[in-house]
Amino acid sequence: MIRFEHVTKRYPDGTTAVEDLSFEVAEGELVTLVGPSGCGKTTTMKMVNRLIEPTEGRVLLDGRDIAEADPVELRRHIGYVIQQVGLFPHKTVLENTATVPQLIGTPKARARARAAELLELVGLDPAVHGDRYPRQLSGGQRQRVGVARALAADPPVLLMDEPFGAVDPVVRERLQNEFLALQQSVRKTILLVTHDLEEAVRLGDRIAVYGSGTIEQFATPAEVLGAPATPYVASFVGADRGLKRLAVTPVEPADLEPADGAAPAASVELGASLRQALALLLQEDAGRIAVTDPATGAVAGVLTPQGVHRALRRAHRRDDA
Ligand SMILES: Nc1ncnc2c1ncn2[C@@H]1O[C@H](COP(=O)(O)OP(=O)(O)OP(=O)(O)O)[C@@H](O)[C@H]1O
Repeated sequence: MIRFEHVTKRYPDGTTAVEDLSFEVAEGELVTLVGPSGCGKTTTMKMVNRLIEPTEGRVLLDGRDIAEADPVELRRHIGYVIQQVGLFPHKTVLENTATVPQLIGTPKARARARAAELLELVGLDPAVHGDRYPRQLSGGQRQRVGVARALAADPPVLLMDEPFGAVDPVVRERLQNEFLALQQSVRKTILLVTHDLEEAVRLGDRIAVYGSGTIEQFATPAEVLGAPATPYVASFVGADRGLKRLAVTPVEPADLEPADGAAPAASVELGASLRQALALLLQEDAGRIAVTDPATGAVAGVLTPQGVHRALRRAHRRDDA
């Protein structure tokens, strides 16, 4: 759905922000862009809604080169959430949320009704918070309004730049989890920028790990954590507790798929660490290993990289409880 083809951005002062980027975000997929400050994440994202134009290469949306799209029309299809939220200070929460639908001609009453629904969806009570002004909200509440406002025009694509950045870690994890649950139901195509590997792993279906202006690895969280593609990625993930979490999270029945037919020969036991399971999984060309029940020795099911991903998300959620 979003496709970068050999995209380079050089700023007029000669800074090359990104170089020869090629990757694709599938419809309904959430891709996180992660990397240190200044590596080109924001530049990448802003090239999707044409706040920044590439110097070379092209960006396609649904197969069409966005350079040929009218920027205003383009942005109607692309929600944008930024860290400083950018709510209008003189408008109430409800008015802020209804802004875009009203701009595109939705009658006021309908726009407000939809805004109220969206506020509920992001966990704010419209009766309590709807008539407040942004300054009367906490940082976390403001970020929820930012997400609700971006969803209000029902754009198929969302760009999110550090959307949960401005709140403390506890609130942040709660917002992330609520957002994941929301994404399960709305299935937007999302590019989300973060400098936090933890957040990238938790939210991303796939992660683009940035070095300096290039993507060092574009893969699922389990692959990035379990099989870093370059020494740079290894040191980036190594410094994080994500890997340690793999080591302390056991394989559980809920992570498995049924073993129809012959189970793979390679196996671990239920309760083995995800790290151990992933190490074995990565050696198996078939991309699946058997998991046995230590009590009976019987095959309990089959573990795939998706199962590891699910287990990681479960572990994150459990840590929040
Ligand atoms: N308008 C500009 N003119 C010149 N250089 C720029 C401009 N905007 C960004 N850059 C440079 O391009 C590089 C990439 O910047 P970008 O904002 O994309 O990084 P980022 O990964 O999003 O960083 P952060 O996490 O700090 O926001 C940086 O070296 C930055 O200094």
